[in-house]
Amino acid sequence: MFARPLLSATLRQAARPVARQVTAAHLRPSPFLTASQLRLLSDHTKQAIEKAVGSAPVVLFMKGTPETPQCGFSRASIQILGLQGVDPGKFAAFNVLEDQELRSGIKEFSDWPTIPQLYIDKEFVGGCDILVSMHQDGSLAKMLEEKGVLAPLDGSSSESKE
Ligand SMILES: N[C@@H](CCC(=O)N[C@@H](CS)C(=O)NCC(=O)O)C(=O)O
Ligand code: FES
Repeated sequence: MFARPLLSATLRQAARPVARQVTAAHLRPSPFLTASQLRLLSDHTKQAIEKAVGSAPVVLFMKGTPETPQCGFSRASIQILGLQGVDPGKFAAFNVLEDQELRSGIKEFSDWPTIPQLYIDKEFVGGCDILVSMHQDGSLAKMLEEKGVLAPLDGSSSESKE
């Protein structure tokens, strides 16, 4: 059975704040960099990413939006989360194509070189290949069930109650 797709105004709203914060002008390198400033991931970017990762129990960093993915790997990941029945009210997506700092920063933050990237309860789970594999072997369903992030079977969602 196909669960309700992960399409909602909540997702679009969730994507905006981080996009604004990660693009802050002061992220640009100054000619007088200190040793700590030479880190690729600035404190500001790290904080913005931490905020994004904690913005919902299930967070996907992707190319495009859930409604309009811009890459097959991101599309497949969204489809899997939909098939699994993730509650749209417990899900947030961030479009890395809107923000180059986020696109590069999330790779360093997760120590993972590609997009998409899935987080559940602030823990990095993996990219598309891992999601496909976990979808097929049942471990993703188990994890989502244990985390309590699946939509109720009566078709309601926590989204409408917030
Ligand atoms: N095997 C990867 C597929 C994803 C992938 O290769 N992503 C590439 C192409 S979309 C990527 O993010 N490249 C770096 C970039 O575009 O910033 C996975 O399991 O997620
Ligand atoms: S954008 Fe080309 S493979 Fe993802």
